[in-house]
Parts: sequence; structure tokens; C-alpha cells
Amino acid sequence: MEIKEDGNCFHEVKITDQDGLLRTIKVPVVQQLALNGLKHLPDRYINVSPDHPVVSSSVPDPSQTFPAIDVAQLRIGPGSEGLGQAQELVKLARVAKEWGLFLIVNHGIEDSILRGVEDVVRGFFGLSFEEKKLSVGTYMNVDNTGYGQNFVRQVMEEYVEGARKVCNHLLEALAESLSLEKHVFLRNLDCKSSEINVRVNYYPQCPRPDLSLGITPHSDGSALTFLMQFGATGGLQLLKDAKWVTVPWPENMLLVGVGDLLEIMSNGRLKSAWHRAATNADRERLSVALFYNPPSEAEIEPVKVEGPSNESYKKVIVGDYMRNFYKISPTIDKQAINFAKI
Ligand SMILES: O=C(O)CCC(=O)C(=O)O
Ligand SMILES: [Fe+2]
Repeated sequence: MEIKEDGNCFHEVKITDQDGLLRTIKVPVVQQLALNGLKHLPDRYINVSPDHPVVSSSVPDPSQTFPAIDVAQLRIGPGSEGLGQAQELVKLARVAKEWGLFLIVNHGIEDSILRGVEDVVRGFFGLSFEEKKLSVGTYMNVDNTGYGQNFVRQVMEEYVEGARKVCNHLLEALAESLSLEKHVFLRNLDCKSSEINVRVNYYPQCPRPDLSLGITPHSDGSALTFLMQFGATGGLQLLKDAKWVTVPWPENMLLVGVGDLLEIMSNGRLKSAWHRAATNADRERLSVALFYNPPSEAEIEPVKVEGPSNESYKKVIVGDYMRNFYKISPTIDKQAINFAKI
């Protein structure tokens, strides 16, 4: 819920404190702070630590190759073009293992749909505080500091359905690229009750991007996360080989990330990306994240292969995993996944 007091706007958030008591705290609405021409960063937003130094959001290290995956190539059947598919699968396995994230091209989602999503999201964040607060929602029964409800439902539907198809192909391709049976991941999702949750992130210009993050480090509790961004690039950063790097993500491309549930299903062959979002002094940035998950009652288990077992992950019920994920996050390093480790 949101309230306005002394000309300032706040989200009212219910939290359970250290003594287990339910308390209501007021969190200033960051977009409003930015609109009021914030010059100094309030202390509460300082969240860059020496362990997590800021990295420049300029162009990433050119020695890091981050090829885009051609989804149309992945779909090509056997025959003369099969070679293209095989090469694309090798590329997919490499980039997914190295980065836990990959760009996609030729995904088949029409540009008009992508622009439609951008328009509606930008339109929403352009509304007044009073108009926006009508859409404040809850998630996992917790008051959220975001806007949850129906504001983008219609235009999102087409996008989400397009994204679902692409994710289904990618899950098959990822299994094949790891020399696993094609349906081994998808069979956990391939039903009507699989969930796609949408989160829209708005990062206003920030007076001290060196001190403040847009989103603190986390992995996504999804199977796959399907991302688009607009406004600026260079905001998404990944902990790669123990260093924070800016993901080389051009503004007009879609990006897909491996989430914790796929790490479990793949028995650690793929690792979920430990990532964060930086802020930017001159430009606002927006992103739309679709989290593709098996239904919460589904039980997922690490893929089995012939021969002696080297399993390090165990069966989990998706809903139990997610409850633990939200209970313990945010954490400094990747801990939620331990819930599913043997
Ligand atoms: O804004 C981004 O690029 C990343 C957003 C993100 O990590 C998330 O919503 O989980
Ligand atoms: Fe994320």
C-alpha cells in the first residue's frame, strides 16, 4: 500500500522483525525521490560494500565473448541444416555454462509486441503517484514495494505467450546441448499450470551510482528468466569468476537467465546466475523480467544418468523451495540453493 505524507510518497510495507512481530514500515518511493531532483543519496540506499565493489557500467571487457543464440537455428530439424543446429547447441551449452545467461535472436516474438510492452510499461511509470498506487499489489502474501495488479495484463499476455514458446524450445535445446534427453527439463513445465510471473523494474537516475544498487545480488528462483530492458544498457551485472562484470547486453535484445530451479533439475550442470542491477547517473532504465516456473505443487528432481550417481541436489517441491527462497533472501552470497543440496 502507498501513502502520501508531508508531500512525500511512501510505500507502507509489512515486515516481520527479529522478534517475530509484524511491523509496518514506511519506505520512500524511489521514483518520486528521483522526480523531486534528489541531489544526495539517503543512507538507506547505500548498499555497495567492499565485497561487492561497483564496476563501471561502460562497455564490458572485449575479451569476454558473449555470443547470441539463434533460436531459429535451434529449431531446425534433421537434414542438411542439422549442422547449424548442432553448432548452435554447442554454443548454447558453452555460453549457458560460462555465464548462466544468454542473449537470443530470431526468437519469433514480433517487434510490435515488444514495443507494445515497452509502451505500456513506460506509460505506467509516467503516471502520477496517485494513479500508480491504485495498482499496488501483493506477492507471496507479502506487501510488496511494487505495483502488482492488472496494469499491463492485456498487452503482456501476447508477450508472455510468445516468451513461453521460446522458453519451451530453449529448455529442450538446453537439455540436448548437455547430451540429456530432450524433455528432461520441459516435462516439469509443460502443462497449463506452469507459472510465469512478471516483474517490472524501474531504475531512476541515481545521484551516486557508485554507492547504490538498483537490485542487490541475487539468483532468480525460476527455471528460466526471460528479460527485456529499455532506456539504458549496462545495468545488469553478473558475478563471473569471482568478479562483478557488466553483462554485454545491447538494449534491443532479449536475454535469458538460468534460475535456481534449472540448476537443481540439471543437477548443477547449469548454474543459476548470481546477478545484480546497477544504477545510472544520467539515464533511467527499465527491465521486464518473466520468471518461468513449474507449478508450485510440482516436485522437481535432478536429472538421473546411467552409472554411479554423482547427485549433489535432491528432490524439492517447487512451492517449498520458493517459500525458503523468499524467507532467506536477500543474502550476501548464493545461499537459497543450499535448500536443495544433499
Ligand atoms: O534489471 C535487470 O536487468 C535485472 C532484473 C532482475 O534481476 C530481476 O528482476 O530479478
Ligand atoms: Fe534477477
